[in-house]
Amino acid sequence: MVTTAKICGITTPEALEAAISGGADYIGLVFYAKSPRHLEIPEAKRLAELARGRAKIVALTVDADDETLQEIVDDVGPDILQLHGKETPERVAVIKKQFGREVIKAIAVATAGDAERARSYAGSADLILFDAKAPPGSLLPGGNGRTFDWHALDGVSEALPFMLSGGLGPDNVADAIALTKPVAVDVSSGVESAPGIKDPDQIRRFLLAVKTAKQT
Ligand SMILES: O=C(O)c1ccccc1N[C@@H]1O[C@H](COP(=O)(O)O)[C@@H](O)[C@H]1O
Repeated sequence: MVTTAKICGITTPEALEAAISGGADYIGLVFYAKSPRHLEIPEAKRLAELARGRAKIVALTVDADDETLQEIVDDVGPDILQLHGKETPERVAVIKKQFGREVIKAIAVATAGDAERARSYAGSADLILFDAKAPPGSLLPGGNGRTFDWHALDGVSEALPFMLSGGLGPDNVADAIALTKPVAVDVSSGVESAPGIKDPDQIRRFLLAVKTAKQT
């Protein structure tokens, strides 16, 4: 099975072109003011226009209210909403219906029990994204470049297709794919030279590693 790839936290046309020409299936635009990758609507709109029809556009939000989501949907036109906060299964279902977009729901994982929690989103989210838990005191619920014990996902891929993230990069993504068998992988910090600064060369290396990885 081929694993698809998302490059998250794109903030410049150069990073966007590196992602798309390298074969990214999804590009992520972050709408979370505490993130070094946060975009205001006008710049997000410009990047989305460059990406439209070439890769799926994912808008990442964290416990966003309806007004914020409506503005993003109307002005940026994402294909997918990524919900990276504490959204309940009920809230995910409402967002999916109200905004008419596919929804990716992030679940923070440290143990197999955390992964089990994802089952409650099976009827509302289109895809589950497993990410590492944020370190204590972190400003961000994701995008921290932290891995988790991938064995927490043992057996999960057979029951639930998922996207994997958390501390992935060009040098560990093939191992992560072989062990966990995700349908997709997602990276932000692992292809940056500094927080919020994407490195086109690392983006290309990451995507090549994904495309040549084997799910054993
Ligand atoms: O990227 C961000 O700034 C971000 C902010 C708030 C929530 C999630 C965020 N990114 C997502 O976090 C994971 C893991 O990122 P990393 O590769 O470990 O840095 C990924 O799914 C990003 O989409």
